Amino acid sequence: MTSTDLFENDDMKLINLLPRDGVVHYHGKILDAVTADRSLDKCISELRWEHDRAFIYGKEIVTKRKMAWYADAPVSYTYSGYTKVALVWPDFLREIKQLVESHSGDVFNSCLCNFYSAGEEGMSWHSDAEKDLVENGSIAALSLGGERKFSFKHKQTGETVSLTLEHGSLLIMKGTTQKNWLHSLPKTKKNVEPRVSLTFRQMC
Ligand SMILES: O=C(O)CCC(=O)C(=O)O
Ligand SMILES: [Fe+2]
Repeated sequence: MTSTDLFENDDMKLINLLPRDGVVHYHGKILDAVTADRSLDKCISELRWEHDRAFIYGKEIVTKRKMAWYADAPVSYTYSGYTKVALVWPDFLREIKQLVESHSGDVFNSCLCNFYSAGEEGMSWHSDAEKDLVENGSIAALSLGGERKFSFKHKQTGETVSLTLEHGSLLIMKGTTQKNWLHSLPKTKKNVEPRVSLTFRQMC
């Protein structure tokens, strides 16, 4: 059996979680518990975390959540008055990227990393369809740490779909998902462990 056959078989078992207008595949845990724990520790201690800043209606917003951005080249982009420059991949993150690529069959050239230290940190409804992302490209999110709910909401019909993202799991959003659906990581009052998400992306 060739590796292509393996990917096709892997893919056939996956169910599209969205009823229409996009494709979301939850691959479940792709890291064993020891590797997932070790990856979480490495992410927390070695990635260059910063609070995200933006000007919204002339007011400076600083997010509680922290982020870090990695890419193949030190590309930069400016939004809301701030210029961000991507850092080059640390070896362990490049290895995780290669594992994610082997599960998804896609190639990624950047990764936006998010660090939620507690349940009161989340991400509100949005879609990832910036002009510097490949149109209808894939976004693969590897979750590490505390389990959190993740939700999708259809932009026209308001239908919602939710799932729980487990430690060491992979979720892939593809096709027209960003055009037609919003997604969010709701805040929670539950006592949850810190969580990191590594969102691998395809930039133009
Ligand atoms: O933390 C997550 O799992 C998703 C984050 C997200 O939607 C994003 O980075 O655009
Ligand atoms: Fe997103």
